[in-house]
Amino acid sequence: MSTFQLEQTYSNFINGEWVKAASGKTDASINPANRNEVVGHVPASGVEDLNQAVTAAKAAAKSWRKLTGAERGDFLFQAANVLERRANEVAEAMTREMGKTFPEAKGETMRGVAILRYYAGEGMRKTGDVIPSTDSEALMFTTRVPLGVVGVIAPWNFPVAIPIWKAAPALIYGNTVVLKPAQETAVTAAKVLECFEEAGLPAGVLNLVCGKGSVIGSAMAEHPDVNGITFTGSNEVGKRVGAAVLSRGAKYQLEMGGKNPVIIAADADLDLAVEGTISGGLKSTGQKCTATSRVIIERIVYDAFKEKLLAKVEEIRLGDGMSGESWMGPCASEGQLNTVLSYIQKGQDEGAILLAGGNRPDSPELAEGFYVQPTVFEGVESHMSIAREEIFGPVLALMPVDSIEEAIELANDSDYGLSASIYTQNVGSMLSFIRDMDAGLVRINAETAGVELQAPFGGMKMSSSHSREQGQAAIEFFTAIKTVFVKS
Ligand SMILES: NC(=O)C1=CN([C@@H]2O[C@H](COP(=O)(O)OP(=O)(O)OC[C@H]3O[C@@H](n4cnc5c(N)ncnc54)[C@H](O)[C@@H]3O)[C@@H](O)[C@H]2O)C=CC1
Ligand SMILES: O=C(O)CCC(=O)C(=O)O
Repeated sequence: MSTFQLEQTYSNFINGEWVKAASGKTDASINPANRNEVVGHVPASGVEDLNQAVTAAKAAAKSWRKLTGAERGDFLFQAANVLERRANEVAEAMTREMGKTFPEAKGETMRGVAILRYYAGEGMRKTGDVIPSTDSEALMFTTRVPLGVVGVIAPWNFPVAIPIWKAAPALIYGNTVVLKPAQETAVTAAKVLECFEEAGLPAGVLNLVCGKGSVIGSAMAEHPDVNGITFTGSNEVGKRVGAAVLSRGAKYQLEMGGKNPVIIAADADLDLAVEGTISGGLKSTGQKCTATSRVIIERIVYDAFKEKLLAKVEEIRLGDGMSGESWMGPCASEGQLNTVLSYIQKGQDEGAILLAGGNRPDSPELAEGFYVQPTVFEGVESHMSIAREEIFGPVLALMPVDSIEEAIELANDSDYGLSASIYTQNVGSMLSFIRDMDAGLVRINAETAGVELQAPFGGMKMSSSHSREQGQAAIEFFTAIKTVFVKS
């Protein structure tokens, strides 16, 4: 049973207290499935609010870093238990704020629980190596120290998992955190922070400041007391954040877009491939950086695959994510809907052929939501905008090829390199794909989306700053190595 209540007013969480923005201003967070529903009112903070949060985080860092990893881990275990208990409420907040279906939101919330437990355990694992010294009387080893205050700039598409997969490793390795969520999903972020509060996290260790990215996000990137920034979002903003942080000598980590291909080989299990293409491309309304957008098919099975795909797309039920009947919810915002519609128009203008969807649905009960039909194009060429730019919507581009070599070459013809899949039963094709595909995540007979929390995640080319998040890879960003030489 969910206890989520609409139209509450939320605050920032600074130094262990819920406080309004200094200006007193709020923004309404609205439901993309029904623009008339106000999910909650969230602070429209200013730089003054951010400064207070950074000051609190800096002060808390002194004692937080002195705790043992096991002691810090205990707080994360507690937060996981609270989040698990409140999972329905948090998931409902997510569905109402950004539109993904409730089962997906619940799954993401439980992933948040698992991430917290994973990193809680990290507090007990090794943080260094003993390295033989050339001096026989010395001991040389490495240890790791936290960066200090970490700024988390999070997007709206995974409003629980992404803030947690950034904040949890930051905290376990001894950093304190200021989280700036996407304003579209600030209610969900406040719910997550309530779980940490209930877990008894010491004041100032994790702070929440809600507001515009151009105000809070950019001030965070420039703040002299923020020692590291971890960002997920658009390429354009990511590059700006990276440049600002670099210019003051702090550390940054950027996870940005994708233009992820799936290759359907002539020997693929076509039913499995269709299932993976639909799930990878259209779940969450295509709003994942790992979403499938280019579908590269060996010509010999092109028609058979297309027919099966279109039949399945036809069956997709659009609707409010809180209704058990819906498979696909709305776009997360009106801006996102307009972006998707403009790409669909561009696709047609540039000569691609629309096979399915392409419009807003015409049923009256969806008229107040930001819905768009699942859309499939064919006749897509690699130079077209819909083959090159991240759409972040439920749009698939079908592209035929004559061989696996050509498929991999086409798949690599992209500025991005986040995730890529191949459906094949041929071991040689699998090995060529693993070796030659320029992507941080390569998946065989599995969809492009869906990352595992215990494995490194990040992209090549323009998809990331070449660092990796999640799993044990997270320690590389959230700590600095110290080499210690001891001689009596
Ligand atoms: N890689 C991913 O998972 C995501 C990719 N995107 C891509 O970005 C496009 C636009 O979505 P947006 O929500 O507008 O993404 P965005 O990049 O503007 O927002 C991501 C985060 O950055 C913050 N931000 C915005 N401007 C900032 C600035 N100047 N300095 C620092 N932080 C700032 C936002 O408030 C949010 O917290 C989408 O259509 C999609 O292509 C969006 C969200 C997630
Ligand atoms: O595919 C996933 O589970 C993660 C996707 C992701 O990290 C993103 O969209 O930002």
